[in-house]
Amino acid sequence: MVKICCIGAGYVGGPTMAVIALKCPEIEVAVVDISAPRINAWNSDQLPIYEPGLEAGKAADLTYWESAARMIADVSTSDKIVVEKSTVPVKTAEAIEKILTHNRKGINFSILSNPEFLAEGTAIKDLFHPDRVLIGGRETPEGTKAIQALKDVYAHWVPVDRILCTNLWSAELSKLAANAFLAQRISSVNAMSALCEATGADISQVSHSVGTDSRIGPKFLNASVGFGGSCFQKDILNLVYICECNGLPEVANYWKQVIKVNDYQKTRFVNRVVSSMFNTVSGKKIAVLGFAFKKDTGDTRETPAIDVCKGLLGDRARLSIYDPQVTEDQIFRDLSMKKFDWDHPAHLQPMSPTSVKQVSVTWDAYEATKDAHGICVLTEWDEFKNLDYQRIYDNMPKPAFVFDGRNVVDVEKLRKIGFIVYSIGKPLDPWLKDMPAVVA
Ligand SMILES: NC(=O)c1ccc[n+]([C@@H]2O[C@H](COP(=O)([O-])OP(=O)(O)OC[C@H]3O[C@@H](n4cnc5c(N)ncnc54)[C@H](O)[C@@H]3O)[C@@H](O)[C@H]2O)c1
Ligand SMILES: O=c1ccn([C@@H]2O[C@H](COP(=O)(O)OP(=O)(O)O[C@H]3O[C@H](CO)[C@@H](O)[C@H](O)[C@H]3O)[C@@H](O)[C@H]2O)c(=O)[nH]1
Repeated sequence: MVKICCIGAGYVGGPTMAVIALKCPEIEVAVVDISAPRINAWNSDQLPIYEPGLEAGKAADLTYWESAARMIADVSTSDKIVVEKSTVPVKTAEAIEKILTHNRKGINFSILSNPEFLAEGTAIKDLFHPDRVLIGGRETPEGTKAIQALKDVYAHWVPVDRILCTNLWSAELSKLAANAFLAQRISSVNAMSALCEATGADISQVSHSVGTDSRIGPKFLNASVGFGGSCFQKDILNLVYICECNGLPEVANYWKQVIKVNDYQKTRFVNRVVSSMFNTVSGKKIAVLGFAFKKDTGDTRETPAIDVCKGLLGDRARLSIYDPQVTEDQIFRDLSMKKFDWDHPAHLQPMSPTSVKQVSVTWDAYEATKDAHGICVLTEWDEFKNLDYQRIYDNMPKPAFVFDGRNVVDVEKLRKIGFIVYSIGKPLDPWLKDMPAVVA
């Protein structure tokens, strides 16, 4: 009987194990997590959940993969295949291998790298129909055997030609490379969006024209106020670190630029808002529609909304925020936390209560926009396309502004109603043409 235990049942671990349970009835699966696992939201009946274990709990203050490796070494009583599913720095498998072999008590461990490529909001679909599954292992007889064992699990529902097998380091690096390429595409299109605004070109038309080249392809070319999410920035910084450690500063700087352009895009957006509204938003009510890093998720990790809101609060705006899935508590936590500092973990960072007094959170877009001087659309929720903008306009002081950071509103329709509309990378409203794009 094959048994799989997953350490960590968050956005990835939970759904992955649920899918394995569903597709492979002969495999016994379980999860262990130090906090409340998120699998409850989907198919929880399928899985036994081990309550937070002593081993996991005591190891929680170590970095995740290291604590997991020590726990596995502690509790194992027979040979194991250890699968790295999290995104990790290249050569982590080697470190895990060292921890396991130094503590192994006669047990054999095979390490595999099997990075996950699912995206939030489409996790289940991505798990059922992945573009590819990547399995990296040692090029030894034991490594080959371990790769085959994991391949057999996926082969229950993934066509075998989509299961790619590589060496360990290629698998680890491929995950970082894939995210870096995706993020780089967004930074490229966002850099173009600035140029579009300067020249009168339309970023949607440029993206479409560029994307019809079959060598480039149409996906992931939507201009935005910036990419967010828990993965892109972390993984690029990871890549940058590896480049620096390997004496490749030029390569490191190349990838750093992807993050710099992303930061620039958020700053540029805030500056547009401020400069359009007579060079200050101080005391003005700004409605923020959308706070999650993308639609169909309540996740706010690295959401561009945090930086945009902080930028507006920095100029003393009053914010009224609405997101269909993000809770008030989460928004206050995000806005009162200092920007993540990699050298000082979250629990050591002081909370700043400063400007959150200027923030209110509503559960209704009409409530959020009532009496607002301007509206910022920061997440591409479908419902923002179909709001009654005439009703919204009637309840706002004039001139009424809409700043669309996701290109979701119908610009022409809103201009007809009377709004002054800024939509990222689109030809500028005459009102905005004379305003500086960047405030000194
Ligand atoms: N979120 C995504 O869309 C996504 C997609 C692909 C890959 N990844 C990668 O997968 C990994 C996990 O991401 P996630 O979004 O699922 O994170 P998450 O925070 O949702 O889940 C991680 C879980 O691990 C648990 N945990 C932490 N330390 C533990 C320990 N010592 N013992 C037991 N449980 C422990 C946490 O309580 C948490 O529930 C990351 O490396 C991420 O980069 C994420
Ligand atoms: O054309 C686009 C596409 C995306 N985004 C933004 O980019 C961010 C990330 O989006 P997406 O990649 O869809 O979400 P994630 O859930 O972060 O998924 C990424 O990160 C995961 C974790 O590593 C990987 O597994 C996935 O393959 C990879 O797409 C979000 O803020 C999006 O709004 C854009 O601005 N323009």
